[in-house]
Amino acid sequence: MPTPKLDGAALQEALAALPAWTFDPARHAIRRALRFADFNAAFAFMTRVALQAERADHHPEWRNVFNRVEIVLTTHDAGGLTERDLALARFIDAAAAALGGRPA
Ligand SMILES: C[C@H](O)[C@H](O)[C@H]1CNC2=NC(N)=NC(=O)C2=N1
Repeated sequence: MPTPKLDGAALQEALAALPAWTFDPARHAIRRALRFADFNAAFAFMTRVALQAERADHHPEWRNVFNRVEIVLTTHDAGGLTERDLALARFIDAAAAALGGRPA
């Protein structure tokens, strides 16, 4: 079942509820950059998120360099941000907090 792209008030409310994320209007996506204690911690974080992405069938665009992970969330099938991205962002925020992630 397709999830609609968020726009207008719904988009503004969604962004307000995810203060750690930055909206990218060019991609209609949200971005977050994280730093962990070391590579092992960063990869443990990525592993936890990867398993959730598979469960949700919704996957991040991300880049890892040593202890840093840069994440972009958008719904390719909808051409922009949807509830699926918000749900994964909430999961990512909880995993980052549990594993000692800090703003990069
Ligand atoms: C076939 C498969 O269900 C789709 O390609 C899923 C996979 N993961 C996805 N992830 C993201 N971010 N956007 C999608 O539209 C998407 N679609």
